[in-house]
Amino acid sequence: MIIPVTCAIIIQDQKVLAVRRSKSMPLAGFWEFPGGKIEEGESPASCIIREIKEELGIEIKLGEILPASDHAYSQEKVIRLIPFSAIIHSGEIKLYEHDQLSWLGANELFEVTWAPADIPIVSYLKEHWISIVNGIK
Ligand SMILES: Nc1nc2c([nH]c(=O)n2[C@H]2C[C@H](O)[C@@H](COP(=O)(O)OP(=O)(O)OP(=O)(O)O)O2)c(=O)[nH]1
Repeated sequence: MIIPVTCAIIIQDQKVLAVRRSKSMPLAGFWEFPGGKIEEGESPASCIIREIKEELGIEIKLGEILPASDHAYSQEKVIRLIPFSAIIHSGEIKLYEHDQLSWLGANELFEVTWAPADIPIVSYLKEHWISIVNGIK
């Protein structure tokens, strides 16, 4: 069974937000876009808005939905990572689950060690950087 997970590519000042999974989380030490698993009956958009509130304490405004990345961490754990571009609507970021954050520009995207499922999304982001980053206001 595929586990659907949403994540937010939060854009500010021509940079995107990456956060590092902390020791208490599976895949500790890997960098990711904040987000989490879709709950039963929840839409992807409601999920990402809820997760960002829980993890970062901010309200976001969603932009576009980007191509999903399917990744098998094991036979039992196959995730479908569904990214949304987004901007901050209100609030100040606090890390409630992650232990580090970094704002990455177009040429810094691969300076962190991404969770494997994120790699195709980061590559897509780099390739479509200008339209994604400028496509949201
Ligand atoms: N949020 C998020 N999760 C990712 C990314 N890349 C990636 O492989 N994952 C994996 C890590 C986890 O195995 C899974 C998401 O689970 P999670 O633990 O963050 O989600 P959750 O908050 O709903 O978790 P849970 O406590 O309900 O299990 O997807 C990413 O960019 N963002």
